[in-house]
Amino acid sequence: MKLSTLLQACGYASEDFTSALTADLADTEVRAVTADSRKAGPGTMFVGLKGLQHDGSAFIPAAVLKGAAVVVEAGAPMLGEHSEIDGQKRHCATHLRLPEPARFLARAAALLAGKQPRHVVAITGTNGKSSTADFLRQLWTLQGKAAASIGTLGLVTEADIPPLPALTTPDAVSLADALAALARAGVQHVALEASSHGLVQHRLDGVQVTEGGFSNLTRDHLDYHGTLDAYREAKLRLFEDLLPPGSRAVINADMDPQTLAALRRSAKKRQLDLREVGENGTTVRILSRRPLPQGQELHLELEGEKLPPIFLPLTGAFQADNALLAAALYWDTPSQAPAVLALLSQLVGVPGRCERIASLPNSATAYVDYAHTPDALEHVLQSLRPHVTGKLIVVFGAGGDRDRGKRPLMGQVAAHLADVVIVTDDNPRTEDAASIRAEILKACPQALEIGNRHDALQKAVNDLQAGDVLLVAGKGHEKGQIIGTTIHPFDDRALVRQFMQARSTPGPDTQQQAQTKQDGNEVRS
Ligand SMILES: CC(=O)N[C@H]1[C@@H](OP(=O)(O)OP(=O)(O)OC[C@H]2O[C@@H](n3ccc(=O)[nH]c3=O)[C@H](O)[C@@H]2O)O[C@H](CO)[C@@H](O)[C@@H]1O[C@H](C)C(=O)N[C@@H](C)C(=O)N[C@H](CCC(=O)O)C(=O)O
Ligand SMILES: Nc1ncnc2c1ncn2[C@@H]1O[C@H](COP(=O)(O)OP(=O)(O)OP(=O)(O)O)[C@@H](O)[C@H]1O
Ligand SMILES: N[C@H](CCC[C@H](N)C(=O)O)C(=O)O
Ligand SMILES: [Mg+2]
Repeated sequence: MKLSTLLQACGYASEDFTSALTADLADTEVRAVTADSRKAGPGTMFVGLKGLQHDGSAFIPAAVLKGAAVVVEAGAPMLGEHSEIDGQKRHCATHLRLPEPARFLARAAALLAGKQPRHVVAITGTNGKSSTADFLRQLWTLQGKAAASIGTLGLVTEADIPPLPALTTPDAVSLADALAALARAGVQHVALEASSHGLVQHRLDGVQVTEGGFSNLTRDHLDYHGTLDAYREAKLRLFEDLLPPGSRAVINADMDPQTLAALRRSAKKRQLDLREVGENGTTVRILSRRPLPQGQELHLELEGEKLPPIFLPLTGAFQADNALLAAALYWDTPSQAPAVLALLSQLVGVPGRCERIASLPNSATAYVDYAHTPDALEHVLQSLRPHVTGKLIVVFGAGGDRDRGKRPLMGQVAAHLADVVIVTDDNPRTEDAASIRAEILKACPQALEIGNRHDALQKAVNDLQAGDVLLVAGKGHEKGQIIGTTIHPFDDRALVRQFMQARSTPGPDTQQQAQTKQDGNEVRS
């Protein structure tokens, strides 16, 4: 594709550039785009982006030496040439400056990758994105539609598509390639998780988002965004910039008033078809929820009309919120809504989201959940309380190189809502694990501290009494413990299952198995 075609499609005209778009430069042929100089080569357009560690424009010479056809960086609009000498050889590339290179990268990547699926539903919010995306994918699949979800759990689809990098919202190029591959494979329904990092870094700016969901906004990622207002602004980009006018937007009406008001304002300004769900919902109102051993019964009103009770086979009020968000994103017209809501009884749980792992013969039960924010921990502890006749025990930690302010707040929540608190490690990354624990423990000084997560889980399971409920929070589906920059194999779900089994069938073999430590813990001891 010619550079001029990419520029035009991204809304630039030749008058935007200080030097006129000369025919030669504008004719430069671009076959692929990348933000990583290491992937640059003949026919590629390298876009230098400002990151936390590097300013990508510093790699322009490297990209030119590798044969890049076009190099792009931030600046007042300019089109010219850039050359580098390598020994005897002179390498030349078309040099472009634009005010928002990340946006250009995303749009160019989408154009080069090809057609996207007809429905790409983006979901944002602090908690509940992965769950909602998964539920929506399940609903489509139940109705016989080829579907996919993209997010923290990776690319989930029955189509044969290569996996994506381990981010909640993949980088713009990987995302464009994955969406085009899905469309080519006949998948026309995709639910996509929009993280605040992804939104603010324009990773989604090339996606033709057709519908959008917003679950809630509470504290997270302030290490990156600085303030809650900046974090909110990042998330609001979905409604403000990415959703086309007139498109369907679904929100949970029980969220904090400031974000709710901002979303309603955006929806009005952009003429979005706004649907609100939740206890204060106007589209779907939750009248009451009755926790049951295998899930919950929901009493709902659809646009003011009472519906027959619906059984949701999932534990936790927040799971009903996510399921309703997904359902209201699904239907086109209200007449389809009752049938879609009836499908909720067929949903299966998302791995590591309030997932019941096992029960002991004495009825004590263990759950694994991905709560890694104060609000998530509060919701999941409240959700489990009705299932407790003994004690509610929580084992959790907090991730290193992430928002430090979350730590005492999570400690406070645990101290307030659990009967027994065990503070352990959760992906310390490059931070000192003991210092992270100390920051949590300040707010819950009665807690037991067991840094080694394997030992913490084993102790928690071994102490379970009749009627107790154990919640292991923070890592959910994760399969590793990140210590330094190394990912050591570690799996809360597998370990808890193993320890619970050992307690159910005590014998020499199973007990010995339970003692076997996983790699991630051996290095921590
Ligand atoms: C904070 C953050 O968003 N970091 C992402 C960011 O890295 P960075 O800002 O450190 O980039 P950098 O290293 O400074 O490099 C700047 C630019 O120079 C380029 N470069 C660099 C070196 C080189 O030799 N040549 C070169 O061209 C890089 O490709 C990059 O484009 O850009 C990288 C390239 O796309 C990402 O891999 C990286 O994600 C890291 C791994 C990460 O941990 N991100 C997390 C925090 C994240 O994005 N999480 C969100 C939200 C999670 C949630 O809410 O659930 C997510 O969507 O996953
Ligand atoms: N609607 C909700 N309200 C409050 N807490 C929730 C909600 N949905 C999920 N949670 C909590 O957040 C955890 C993570 O859920 P989920 O993975 O769906 O969220 P996410 O937004 O994708 O998270 P991440 O930012 O890590 O990608 C759950 O295990 C639960 O503890
Ligand atoms: N998407 C979140 C996941 C956190 C999971 C938790 N286990 C941790 O490592 O803090 C983040 O990257 O902040
Ligand atoms: Mg997620």
